[in-house]
Parts: sequence; C-alpha cells; structure tokens
Amino acid sequence: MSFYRRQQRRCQNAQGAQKMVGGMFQIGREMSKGFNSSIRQQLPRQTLHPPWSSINSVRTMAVLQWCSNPRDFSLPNSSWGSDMRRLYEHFNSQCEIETEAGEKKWGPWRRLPSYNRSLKYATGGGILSKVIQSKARLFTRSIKEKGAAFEYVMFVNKVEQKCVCVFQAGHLLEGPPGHVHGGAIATIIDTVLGTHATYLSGPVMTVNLSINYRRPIPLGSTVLLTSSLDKKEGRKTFVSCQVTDTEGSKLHTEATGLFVSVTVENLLRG
Ligand SMILES: CCCCCCCCCCCC(=O)SCCNC(=O)CCNC(=O)[C@H](O)C(C)(C)COP(=O)(O)OP(=O)(O)OC[C@H]1O[C@@H](n2cnc3c(N)ncnc32)[C@H](O)[C@@H]1OP(=O)(O)O
Repeated sequence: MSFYRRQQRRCQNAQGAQKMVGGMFQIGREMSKGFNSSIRQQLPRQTLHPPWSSINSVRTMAVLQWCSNPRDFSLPNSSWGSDMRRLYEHFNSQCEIETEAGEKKWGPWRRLPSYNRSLKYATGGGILSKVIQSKARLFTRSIKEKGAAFEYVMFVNKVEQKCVCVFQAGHLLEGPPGHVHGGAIATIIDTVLGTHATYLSGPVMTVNLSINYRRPIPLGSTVLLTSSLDKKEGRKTFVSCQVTDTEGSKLHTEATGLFVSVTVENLLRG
C-alpha cells in the first residue's frame, strides 16, 4: 500500500473515531449531570480530550486512532439482519437532525456506545480495571463471534425519559428448541433497565426484577425493548419494560425493575 493510501486510510479511521468519541462526549456530559463524582470516573477517558476542532494534523489523528482503540459493540456489523439495521437507522437518524437552514443539531435520541469493559476506558479506570477482576468483561459483550449471542444497540430519549434497545438474539442463546432462553431474555432486560436507570439516576444496582413471559421469541429474530421511568423515590428508581416485535404489535415479555443507587464503596465492598 502506498504512503498516500496509508495516510488516507488512517485519516478516515481517525475521523470515524472522532465522530464516535464526539458522540460519547455529549452523552457523557448528559449522563454526568445526574451522576456523582464516582460515576464520572467511569465515563470514557476520551471525554476529557480537548475539542475536536483543534485536531488538524494526520499525525494527531493517528494518535487519536490509537487512543480510541476500544471496540464500540453498538455499531452495525455484518451479522445484523435487515430488521436490526432498519430500526438502528430509524433511531440513529433521530440523533442528529438537519434544520430548514441546513444546520445540524441534536435530535431527541442519543445512541449509547457499548464496550466490553467500560471501567477500563474511564479516567483512572485503567488502574482500577486491573485491581478489580482484571479479566472481567461485560457478560453481554463477551462472546467474540459476531451475531452468535447478544447483538444490541440502545438509544435514550431525555425528554420522554425512555430508553429503547434493538436486540437480535443469536444462536447461542437457545432455550426451548428454536427459541430464546428465558435467562437470556432476563439478561437483556436487566441490561436495558439497568442502563436506563443509570442514565436517569447515576450508578445503580438491580434489587428486584419481575418478568412475565407472554410469547416465546424465535431464535435469530430481532425484537424491540422499550423501557420507561415509572417513578423515583430517594435512592430507588422504578422502571418497566416491554419486549415486542419490531412493529411494536406483538408483546413477547413484560418486566418491572427496581434499582437502588450505589456508591463505588458498595461495589468494592461486595
Ligand atoms: C455507563 C454505565 C452503563 C452500565 C451498564 C450496566 C448494565 C448491566 C446492569 C446490570 C445490573 C445488575 O445486574 S446488578 C447485579 C445484581 N444486583 C445485585 O447484586 C445487588 C445486590 N444488593 C445489594 O448489594 C444491596 O441491596 C444494595 C447495595 C444494592 C443496597 O443495599 P443498601 O445500600 O443497604 O440499601 P437498602 O437500605 O437495603 O435498600 C435501599 C432501599 O431499597 C429498598 N429495597 C432494597 N432491596 C429491595 C427489594 N428487593 N425489593 C424492594 N425494595 C428493596 C429498601 O427497602 C430501601 O428502601 P427505603 O427504606 O429507602 O424506602
């Protein structure tokens, strides 16, 4: 590959990384409003970089590319089916909208990036991630084969206080023949409700999850999870969730969750 092609490719990759990290910066800022200092520590390291407008050389971009190494699992990959892509596009197109004057501005939704260990990429988290179970990886992001298990992307809507998740269940999640395991459904529900509660209230842990399974979910299909805030009471955040087909017409599962705000001390103490 020629020197020029190499530089061009580097540049393209770095621009992609900037876009992704820029999005995280906005999300991080929004999320941090409701966070105490401990969760701020968990935000990705990149959120503390200077404004992207100051980046003007290929060399700087190459460094950025190196800094932005973590894989964002919420971005489309080759395993995503047409339903997954369609719904991703539907919500993603509402993250940034164009005004009549042709200006770009934030829309009602934000895509939440997703890593296999957020702690590792947070400020100071490099050390913490070695101290606390260095081999640990987020359960839903620990299977490397694309499309084999949990393929999902989450979007949050601050005004409506809602969170949606587009979820494609892979072949390793089988329970009843040809259908998704109830434990896998519980896992994705806990992940979505937990992430939504974190977005609303800062760091939390699940203390209660109640699930009603109404219709089985075919393996390989894509479903939509919609989480809403029911109420907040002191340290408690009550959220509920419906799992439907992609049209929102067939109900598969319903759940409610109670999340209690915790400190880093709670996590370290166990
Ligand atoms: C960017 C990031 C993305 C993050 C993305 C993350 C995605 C993954 C999310 C996964 C989330 C999980 O699976 S978390 C893993 C599963 N969960 C756990 O292991 C939690 C285990 N439980 C605990 O450690 C503890 O219960 C704590 C620390 C959460 C709370 O204990 P505590 O601090 O002593 O608080 P405590 O007084 O007991 O409870 C506080 C209030 O909640 C009420 N309460 C407590 N438990 C219950 C209960 N089961 N049902 C009803 N109410 C309850 C109490 O009555 C009290 O109400 P009142 O008197 O104030 O009215």
